Parts: sequence; structure tokens; C-alpha cells
Amino acid sequence: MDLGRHRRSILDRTSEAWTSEEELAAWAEGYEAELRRTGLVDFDDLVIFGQRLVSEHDWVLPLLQAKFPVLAVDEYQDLGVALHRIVKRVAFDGGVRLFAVGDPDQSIYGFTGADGALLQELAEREDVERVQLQLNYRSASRIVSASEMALGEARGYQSNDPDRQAVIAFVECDDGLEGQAAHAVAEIIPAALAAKPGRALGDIAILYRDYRAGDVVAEAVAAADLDFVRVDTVAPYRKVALTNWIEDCAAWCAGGWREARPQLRGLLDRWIGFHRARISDAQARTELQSLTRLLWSLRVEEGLARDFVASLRDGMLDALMAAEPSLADQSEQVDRMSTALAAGGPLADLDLASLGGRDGSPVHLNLLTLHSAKGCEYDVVIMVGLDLGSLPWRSELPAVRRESRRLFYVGLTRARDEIHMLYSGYVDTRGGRMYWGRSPFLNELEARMQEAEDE
Ligand SMILES: Nc1ncnc2c1ncn2[C@@H]1O[C@H](COP(=O)(O)OP(=O)(O)OP(=O)(O)O)[C@@H](O)[C@H]1O
Repeated sequence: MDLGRHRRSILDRTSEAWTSEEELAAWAEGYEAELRRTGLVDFDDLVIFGQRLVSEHDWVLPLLQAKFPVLAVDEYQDLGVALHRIVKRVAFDGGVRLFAVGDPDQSIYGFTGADGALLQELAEREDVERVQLQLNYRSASRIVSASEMALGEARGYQSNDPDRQAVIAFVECDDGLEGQAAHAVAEIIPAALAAKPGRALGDIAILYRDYRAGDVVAEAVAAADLDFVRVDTVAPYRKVALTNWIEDCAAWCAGGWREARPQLRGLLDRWIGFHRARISDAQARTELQSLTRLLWSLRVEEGLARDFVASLRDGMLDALMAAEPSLADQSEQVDRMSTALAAGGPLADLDLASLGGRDGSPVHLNLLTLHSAKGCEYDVVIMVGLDLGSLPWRSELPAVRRESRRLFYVGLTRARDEIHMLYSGYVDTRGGRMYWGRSPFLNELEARMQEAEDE
């Protein structure tokens, strides 16, 4: 167990759980003492202090309730004990109305201390009304059943359109990950594009376990001259509120303004939200007028994303970032965005519409880690690297193995119409090439599908 996880998951410092890990507790306490001495807090502190604030001070509750009468929590399965305790305290002691959504089967952040069982615990309370959704509007029925078989648990999910056709393919490829990526590019993608009129690259995703696999896939996709967006840790910039806002402004300026997609009002509200210091109503009005004028002047049918971002920065954004120290981390991502868009950068040729549509862009193939695919959906999902030693790792403790299985489940449930599972039967490790066979998840899934067909 690492230091961060120890701090995040054990809240009571006098408990046996804290003290029994003597060395870890000493390190954690020494680290925290150093933070306090230098007047710093780290990300874990934000949650730990928040938890202490609401737990130890009753007066905070009515204040929170007055300002936030309703608390909505999405992806509840990703919460750890500290956030869970905050939610319970403000909802059940503080009278804040709670609306929580989640799916324990998609809990894939156990390594950060997240625990899907906390959602179950919440749902089992007598004062909580539990609503279990059963109808799946996303995936064709065979995909819904296959996902349940992959999970190994009957959940009773039904597709809303039982007649929709699906492709579920187990594909063995020579040449490891390179061969799998090459096969996806040369065979699966062209066939998928041809299979449905109007389908575009943006309706297809390639999912992989980590950024190293992402590099291999990106290389194959780039070699075939396909446009793609990559959402993982080596993406050119991270998605933060400011970069999302810039992308949405780009979507609006590239033609979205005609149909109010996105709405200008939302862009303006988010702009005001970036100001941490309180601004007067008059100031806010002036800002909004200037921003509306600026965005209106930046509308173009076609143009380079680079010019747009430069104008937005010169016009207003740089001044905001300079004035708001709280935006420092986000400004760094805006700088990374500008660098990626600059001549010679990986996104140098990106046009405005594509910047606006980088999430769900109709013309860009999506390359994502399984973790970042959560919450997304595509017509066609291609999962690569489904070999033992990659997904799952070879020797995993049972709890880790269960999480790997859920990761596989998350991948499968992203697909609307087609799911392609690629493997080679071996993995390349530091110790050389290991012929451990394909993922046991595939063996089980195929056997269960066969069994169901035979019945
Ligand atoms: N009542 C409905 N009628 C028609 N389509 C719906 C309905 N509810 C959801 N959908 C569609 O089903 C798809 C999945 O919905 P959504 O993304 O909200 O599911 P989710 O539970 O968050 O899924 P996951 O957690 O697996 O990502 C979306 O394309 C959504 O538009």
C-alpha cells in the first residue's frame, strides 16, 4: 500500500489500521508535518481536510445546506472513504438532498483507494431510495449479453432494441501489438466504415491498457494517414476546465453558434466561473460584453485552430490567466495546447472545427486507454492487447484480478454495434517474449457465448 493511499483510505489516525503499518504511518506523518511547516497542502489534503471540516464542525452543515441544497454525485463507484464520508455527513446529518449515480461494476480506480462497495452501502440504507436501471439504450442485445458474461454476473440488463444486429469478434493477430494495430487499421476500420452509411472515424475507438500500447497504436494509425485524437497521459494536453472551454468556444465559432451548440450563455457563465476573486456585477457585465464581441469576431467557416487560440489568448484569456493564480495549473495545459498547435507540433494542421470536436469529433479516430474510455460510447470498439500478461497481468491478487475484469467490462460496454477483441497469444516483457496465451477473459467469454448458443 502506498503513502497516498494510506492517507486517503484510513481516516482515523488512532485506529489499528493506521498504526499497524508502523513505517508507512511514520512516513505519512513526517510528510504531513513537512507540508504544514512549509504552509502547503497537497491534493489528498484537500479531501482529508474537507472531511475533517464537515465531520468535526457542526456549524459547517447549515452553511453548506443553505448554499447547496442538492448534491449530485456521478460515478459514485470512483469515490474513496473520505469523499463517501463527506457525502454521508452533508446528506444525512446536514439535510442536503442527495442524488447519486454509479455502477459498482465499473469501479476501476481501486488503486487510488476508490471502492465500489461504498455505493452499495449507500444504496442499502433505509433512508435512500434505490433505483436500478435495467434498460440499455446504447448497445445491441448481443453486446449487452456478452458484457454480462464477461463480468460473470447476471445483472438482468436488457437492450431497448432486441433486433439490432451486432458484431462480436475474437481476432488472433500475428506480430503482437504492432500486428494487432496494423490489422485494426487495414481491415477492421475500413470494413466498419463501409458497414453503415454515414459512419465516420469518430464513431470508432481503439482501446488499450496503457500509454505504451497507445504509442504502438498511434504509430500504426499515423502511418496509415488516419486522423485521430488520443486521450491518455501522453495526449498533447490534458483536459481541464480551461482547455475544455477553449474547445467549446472553438465549436461555437466554427458554426455551432447557428444552432446554439454549445450555447453561448454556457460559455459566458463558465468564463465568469474562472474568476475566483469576487467581481462586481458591473465588471461581470463588461467582461461578458467583451467576450461576446470577441467570440462573435472569431467566427469563421474554415480556419486553423492555432490562429483561433492565439486570438482568444491575446483578446482575453492571457489577461485572465495572469490575473488568476488559481488557474496556474490549467494555464500550463493551455500553454501545452498552444505548443501542440504551433508549426511542427502534433496538432499543427488542426482546423477550428476539429479542435471544437476533439471530444466526439466526427472525423477523428479515437485512441483511448480503457480508463479514459469510461463514460464514452462508440459504434465500433476495437480492444487491443487482450493477452495474458497485459489484460489481465499475469499474477494478480484476487481483488486486482476482479478490477482487471471490470476494466475489460468497461471496454465492452462502450460499444453500440461492434466489438473486436484482438490478441496474439504472447506478450513482450522485460524478460523477453512470453507465450502465456490470450486473456483468460476471452476464453471464458467465448465459452459462455458458445454455451448460450447451444442452449
Ligand atoms: N431514455 C432514453 N431514451 C433513449 N436513449 C437513451 C435514454 N437514456 C439513455 N439513452 C442513450 O443511451 C446511451 C447511454 O446513456 P448514458 O451515457 O447516460 O449511460 P450511462 O449509464 O452513463 O452509461 P455508462 O455508465 O456505461 O457510460 C446514450 O447514447 C444515451 O443517449
